[in-house]
Amino acid sequence: MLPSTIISAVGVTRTHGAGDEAVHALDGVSVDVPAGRLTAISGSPGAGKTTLAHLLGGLDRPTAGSIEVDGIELTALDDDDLAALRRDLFGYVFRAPNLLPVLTVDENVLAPQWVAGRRPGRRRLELSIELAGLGAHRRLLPAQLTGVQQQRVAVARALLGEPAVVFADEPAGDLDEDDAAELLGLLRRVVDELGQTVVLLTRDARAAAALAHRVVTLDGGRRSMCVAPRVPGTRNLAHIGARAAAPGRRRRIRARTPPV
Ligand SMILES: Nc1ncnc2c1ncn2[C@@H]1O[C@H](COP(=O)(O)OP(=O)(O)OP(=O)(O)O)[C@@H](O)[C@H]1O
Repeated sequence: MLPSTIISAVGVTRTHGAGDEAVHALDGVSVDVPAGRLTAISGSPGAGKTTLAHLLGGLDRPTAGSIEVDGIELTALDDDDLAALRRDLFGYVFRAPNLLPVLTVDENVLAPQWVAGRRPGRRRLELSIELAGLGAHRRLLPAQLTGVQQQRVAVARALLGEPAVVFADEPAGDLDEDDAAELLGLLRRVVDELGQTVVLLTRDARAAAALAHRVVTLDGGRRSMCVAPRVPGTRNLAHIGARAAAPGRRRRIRARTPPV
């Protein structure tokens, strides 16, 4: 069965400034994000990846075009409703984990929910912590964790609110190759095991092709192509992530590539 579309963007443009000074960060881009799949937005620096993700994720508004999320037209919402939609429907993982240094791993994962006045169920907390491979680190402070462990906390934190979509903006940008593979593999497992929709922004076209069900490539603010991967010779990053996040259990989780 084909997946449903959770985000549909049509003719989205984002222009900064006006007249001779105008910068067209995005120029008439249309894209569908299938539910329960990993969609990668790839492209070289300045291609418009962050701009597109900010628009799809309700962090910015388009100059023109339409963006529908789960049947809701984002451009029709006022600022309060857009903020509520962001809180209810989206989770974010950025390049920097942005953890609070005085809080433990568990507390960092829970903090945004507390701030929003929510009390997440214990099962969801256990699931998020376990999937991110943090079971042995729950009482540690961020300074006691490695860089990739800190990013895994950021993933668990994004998952806890059961978002419709997780946006991951260059989440492995500050990690070395092995740690990056581990983190990206975790994002793929989040999709395979939870049915979570993930939108990954990356400059790394090979990683995007190896991991994603769908790759949206941007160039100069426009779509340049859309491919259904698998690129021969690329490593199975999802498997690497599974092994690293769950030492001892060695669950063999293969990246599946269902049609989109
Ligand atoms: N607030 C802004 N004002 C002016 N120009 C902007 C602004 N934000 C982005 N741009 C420009 O829009 C273009 C796309 O930027 P964007 O950050 O979306 O690209 P990117 O693909 O995410 O790049 P990177 O991989 O370096 O993060 C770039 O030329 C950038 O300089």
